[in-house]
Amino acid sequence: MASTFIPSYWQGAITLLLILLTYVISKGWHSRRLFYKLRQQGLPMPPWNIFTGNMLALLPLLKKFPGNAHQNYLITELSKDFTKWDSAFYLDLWPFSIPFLVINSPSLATQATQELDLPKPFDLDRFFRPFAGGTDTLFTLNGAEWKQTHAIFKPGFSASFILSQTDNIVRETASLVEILKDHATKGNIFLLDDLLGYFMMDIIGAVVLGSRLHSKQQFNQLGHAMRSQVRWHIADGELNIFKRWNPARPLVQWYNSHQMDSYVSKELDERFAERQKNSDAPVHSIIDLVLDNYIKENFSVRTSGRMDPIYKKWLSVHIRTFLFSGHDSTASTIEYCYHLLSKHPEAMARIRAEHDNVFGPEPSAVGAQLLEQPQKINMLPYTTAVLKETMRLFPAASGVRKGQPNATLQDANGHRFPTEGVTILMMHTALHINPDYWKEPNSFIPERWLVGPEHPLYPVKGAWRPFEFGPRNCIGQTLVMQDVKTVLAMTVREFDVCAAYNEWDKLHPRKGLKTAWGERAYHVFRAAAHPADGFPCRVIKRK
Ligand code: HEM
Repeated sequence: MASTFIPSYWQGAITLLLILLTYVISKGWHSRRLFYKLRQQGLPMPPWNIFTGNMLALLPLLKKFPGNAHQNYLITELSKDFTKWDSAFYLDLWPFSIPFLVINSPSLATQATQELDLPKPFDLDRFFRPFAGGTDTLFTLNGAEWKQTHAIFKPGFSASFILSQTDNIVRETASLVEILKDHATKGNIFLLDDLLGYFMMDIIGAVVLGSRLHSKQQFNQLGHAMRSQVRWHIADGELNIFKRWNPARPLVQWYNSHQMDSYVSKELDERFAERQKNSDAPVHSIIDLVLDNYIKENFSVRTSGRMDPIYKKWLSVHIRTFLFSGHDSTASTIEYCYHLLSKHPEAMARIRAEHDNVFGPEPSAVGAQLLEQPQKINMLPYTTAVLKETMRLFPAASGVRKGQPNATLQDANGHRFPTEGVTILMMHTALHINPDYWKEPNSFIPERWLVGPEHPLYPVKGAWRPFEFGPRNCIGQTLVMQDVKTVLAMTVREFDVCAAYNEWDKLHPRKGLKTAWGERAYHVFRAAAHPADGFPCRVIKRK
């Protein structure tokens, strides 16, 4: 027989390949069959055919944006063809992506996240795994397991606990100020995205793990590995096949993951030993809170003095999830706050005036005042409005839910959208500038957050959802608000932070389009959405 001449390892490889091929073909068949049926029902989708799904609809759009622009731009452009369907449409990009129902309206998003409270899709695990080092993160769990896990960490993100973290946030921001001063003295161009990525790692490392990383000043194993993981991450729908199937990626991600695990493990052992010794000692971080409960509730732990290794692995996955989600999107948000303020001098003047009023004329005194009266951070309505308007125009994330057999969404015109077999994508980029729900949708107007319901600019309920709503909304949103407001309060009167794309482009010439919707600091995929090219900038010290 022929097979007797084929070595057994080749037989194994061929079998594996056949299994893989069968899996891919069956996935593709399911996706195309589903979309065929949806199209038969007259449901909205871009031009579709059995071979390429909706992919050909992307081709003319690809020419309108820079090659590395975030896919959110393409999806937002597509949604404009479906206004009579409340901007909702189905999207079949297999084999590059899972089947989607894209929704861009407050009412449909409210149904998915609040009224029906649909579960999270398991495909999300693929996104979080390189950061978390395991599956079943708070982002992806469902049902009782999610509820239990959420309850364990929720107290660590309460408004009062986050306010008690003021010292960590102020201390790290004070050292950021020193670095910015240094850049101002040198007058150099630098990548703000890198600096703020490490800066936010330092904050989240202190708040979550009680660990001082100093990663923005020097090499730190955890900060370095996490930032490298972000750089190597690819979008689920990445169309560039060389990037998508780069054979080096799994190796780098494995190495980074190992580096993070060993660092977190050492820190957990130290925190555990501290809390074992004295559980009445002041609580400094979220991990202190969690370990105190763990020790209190487990008699065997108290008597053995050891942390169960299974528990430790579980905890490490959650810590790493927070370290990732707690630094990446917030860094991007701060960059866009600086950018939009520098493009809108009237808003810059107003935010500075607010800081003068609340903290007095000396910017360097803000940190000390916040340490003395942390609640002063909640006395900044204009700063909050700037932050909300920034997150409207440049939302760092989006929301997803798993469609269900009996879950149908319905728009105000009575159109019904079955959700079985699709992932529902709440596309914040599109929803936040949907002209059906926003006046002057593309303009930066912080004042819209300060007017009453009778004013035409007053935001429609549920149209602003950068943190999503419902039980699965962002657990870290209070921390985000405090982080960003503190950074703005301690820096905007000290410095002008100005994009330096013109100079950057001369130093790094490249062909092709360089703006999206007229913006050079357009969104690119870098785990969360970040400004293109790492936001090259100059910092000028104000007199
Ligand atoms: C500007 C910064 C941030 C943005 C824009 C953001 C956005 C979001 C969004 C949209 C969701 C919901 C996703 C969905 O419904 O599918 C979410 C969930 C979540 N966020 Fe954030 N986030 C930010 C910062 C943070 C921070 C600082 C932390 C923690 C340290 C954090 C931890 C989480 C977690 C754990 C979840 C999952 C919650 C659950 O399902 O129970 N995020 N975030």
